Amino acid sequence: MQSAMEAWNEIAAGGEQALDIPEPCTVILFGASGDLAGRKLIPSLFRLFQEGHLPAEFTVVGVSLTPMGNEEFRARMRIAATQALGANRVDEAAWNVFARGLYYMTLDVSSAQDYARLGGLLGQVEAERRTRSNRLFYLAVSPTLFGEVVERLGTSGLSRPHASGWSRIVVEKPFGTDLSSARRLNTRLRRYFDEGHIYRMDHYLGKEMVQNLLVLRFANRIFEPLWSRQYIDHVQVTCAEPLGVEGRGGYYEHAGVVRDMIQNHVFQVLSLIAMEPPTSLEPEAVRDAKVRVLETARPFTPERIQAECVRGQYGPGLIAGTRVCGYRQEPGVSPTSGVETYAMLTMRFDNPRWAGVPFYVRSGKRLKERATEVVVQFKEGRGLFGSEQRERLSANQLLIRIQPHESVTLRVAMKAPGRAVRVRDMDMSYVYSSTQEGPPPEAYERLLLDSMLGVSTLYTREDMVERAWELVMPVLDAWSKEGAEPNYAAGSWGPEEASRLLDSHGHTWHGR
Ligand SMILES: NC(=O)C1=CN([C@@H]2O[C@H](COP(=O)(O)OP(=O)(O)OC[C@H]3O[C@@H](n4cnc5c(N)ncnc54)[C@H](OP(=O)(O)O)[C@@H]3O)[C@@H](O)[C@H]2O)C=CC1
Ligand SMILES: O=C1O[C@H](COP(=O)(O)O)[C@@H](O)[C@H](O)[C@H]1O
Repeated sequence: MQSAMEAWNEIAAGGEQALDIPEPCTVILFGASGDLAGRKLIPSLFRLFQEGHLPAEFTVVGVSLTPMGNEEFRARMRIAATQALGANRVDEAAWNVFARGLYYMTLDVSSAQDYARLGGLLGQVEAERRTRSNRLFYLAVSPTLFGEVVERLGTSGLSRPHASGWSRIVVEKPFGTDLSSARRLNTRLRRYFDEGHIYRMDHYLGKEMVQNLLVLRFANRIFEPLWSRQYIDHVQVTCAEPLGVEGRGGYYEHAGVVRDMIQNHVFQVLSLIAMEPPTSLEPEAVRDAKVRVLETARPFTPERIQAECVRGQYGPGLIAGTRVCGYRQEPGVSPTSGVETYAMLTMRFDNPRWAGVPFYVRSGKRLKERATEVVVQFKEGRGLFGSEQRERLSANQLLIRIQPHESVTLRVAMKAPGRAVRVRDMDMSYVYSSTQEGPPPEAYERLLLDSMLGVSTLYTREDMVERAWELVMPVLDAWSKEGAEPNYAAGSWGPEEASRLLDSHGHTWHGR
């Protein structure tokens, strides 16, 4: 099996050709008829299979409430994969071989008998496919059902590794709905699975540019000496989506943007930007460094929430010229809903590296553009060049564009060509799409493969999840007392208040 170190060395070397093939295994996919399974999981598994990263015996047993047989499941997954990947990326012959390994069983997560039947089916399928009993349980059901599934896997004995294999579990996000539910879920998981076999999914960690943050920071000598309060003025982390809740109103009404995006995806990116150098690239060392920096994050008090955080909810507006409804008019959403679809938090780290440096993080639905990015804004230079020589000159900036159009751009001052000495900004960019590698792989491909290989670096550890909840709980509590009102139009950059807040610190949101 590939070691974590080798996996990371490959990332640093930019090569994927040496990725290992996992042992034959069965993925037991809870929520097989759901959105995530059809849009991301099955297409990613198929791509891995088609590209030779999975063994021929690879098997999926899909389970969910909808009654259907294997053939219907295979047909549905074929449609889903074609929609997700495009017909030209689904090779007919490869699909037919892959589809032979797709099975389906109707299962109600709360029925003990159904787990007994699942055990029977697994034994049968493993014999038929001649696989060993390597089992990866993947929880792609509503987060409110995670605890129940774990408990039933445990009490039915399915969580116990079989003599001839391993037993692992992948838990989708959000991991719990608050700190106490996350703790309860962790306790339950640990009761039935070893920590080393628990994979807490945060698909942002599988994004190419998020992985690249480690390389950018620690494989380049030039950044580390500058990466502190001495040279950095502030940092911005943005996860903006033009999408609305896309038929997931029922889920979103209980989640809101802080649970859906900030507590997990945004904090993962933030911790990679702000952490101290890990002692090594081993999974535990990287995870330690990420948790440690979150431990130094200044807690949110009512005063800080009032002065340094902004929330919002989208009203009707225009997205790319098309009229869209407000959040309260979305299916499954209460017409008086107070759930926030936008949040901006000012994070501060009370440690020697970052004292006094604000980290502005924001995420929202129905914003103007899709943009996930990090802006590291350096301090002003010494001003040797006077205002008469400056032409559009701003401080240095490192822009890390995570998606779309993955790129890294360093803004530097340069002499404008000509006899006079005039100084202006120039951008030096590395644009991913201009390289020969083509578009980066789907995050789920990397992460699914890692879980089958037993590599956990890109999965979230229990203490990270809990620390992230600890940090956002005061915000969630304060905001739950009074509902959010529609205060930004769909297609805008969010509430005006978020821009005013940055203005009041002498800062401006990048690009808008
Ligand atoms: N969709 C997305 O883009 C993302 C989703 N996630 C996470 O993935 C998970 C799944 O999300 P998503 O696919 O959107 O959800 P969906 O609502 O689309 O799917 C839920 C699935 O759970 C099944 N289910 C519901 N109740 C039961 C039950 N009692 N017993 C067995 N199965 C049941 C449903 O079965 P049936 O339909 O047959 O009733 C369905 O297959 C969530 O935790 C979500 O937070 C994470 C990132 C992105
Ligand atoms: O986890 C989630 O992420 C998606 C955004 O993911 P991306 O990979 O498209 O950036 C978000 O739309 C969804 O609400 C959330 O649950």
